[in-house]
Amino acid sequence: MSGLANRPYLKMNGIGNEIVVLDLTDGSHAVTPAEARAIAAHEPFDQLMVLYPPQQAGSDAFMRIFNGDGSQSGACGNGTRCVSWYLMPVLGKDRLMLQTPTSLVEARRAEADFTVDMGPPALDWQAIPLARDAGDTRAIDYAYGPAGAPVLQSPSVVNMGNPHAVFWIDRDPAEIDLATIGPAIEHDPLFPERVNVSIAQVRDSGHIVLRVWERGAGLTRACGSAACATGVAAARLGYTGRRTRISLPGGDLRIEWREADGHVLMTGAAELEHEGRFAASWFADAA
Ligand SMILES: N[C@H](CCC[C@H](N)C(=O)O)C(=O)O
Repeated sequence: MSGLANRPYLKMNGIGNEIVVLDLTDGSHAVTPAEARAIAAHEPFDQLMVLYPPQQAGSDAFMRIFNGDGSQSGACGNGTRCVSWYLMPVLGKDRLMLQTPTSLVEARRAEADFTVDMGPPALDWQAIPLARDAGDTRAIDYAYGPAGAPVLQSPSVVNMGNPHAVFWIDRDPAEIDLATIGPAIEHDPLFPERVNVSIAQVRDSGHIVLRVWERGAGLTRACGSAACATGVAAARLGYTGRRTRISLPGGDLRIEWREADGHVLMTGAAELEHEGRFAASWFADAA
């Protein structure tokens, strides 16, 4: 029987990004990709945030982030706010240091919301990563669609702990068939670790409308790291300043690309939907 049987979990969302939070800080079990997929089949999520005992002095927990397909991500902004909502009262803190396999993330309470320090973006093509040098990462040499009549082209690329491509259009992102186009671009060989695909429209110098196809999760109502990548790319292109409001289908995030240290700060809500317990039967095939 899986060590996850009968475990309590929280079903939450970060402005519509569907998140499951699982506290394994007692160190009794390590989630496998097959178990993550089994949970997704019964309690659908975009990301599963698993908390383990801290491994490093000064950190409050070690955290792994699974997508619905069982793959892992180095970052999840919306999920980190959900983890903060849960863990801050448990530990009696208003500030957390959360260690992931690739970084140390700071989260703070911001009145009713939470602010996550997503760290500095990586902007070199090797760090995105891309398969080849495709030119200036503010607008790479890439097009999707028939030759001579591209549907989308010249995305900005940014790594926020995970890879992002942001396509700029001058109409409502809802008009793009992202359910078809998203997976095609996600799996394009230019992106050897696949990619999260964003469609962005600049409304004014402080406001962007965004839709996201997430690597390993599909169409989602919000993606925090994509909002961060978009805010960075917009500032690099001079479309906005370093502070931007980003409207996703599930709600708004406030993004600041801090001048002082180059870190990206993301502020927004986290909401509990319900609590549950995993049934043993969910994991029958996931041993
Ligand atoms: N929803 C998340 C990001 C998920 C990233 C994942 N799709 C990947 O890069 O594999 C967020 O709020 O930042």
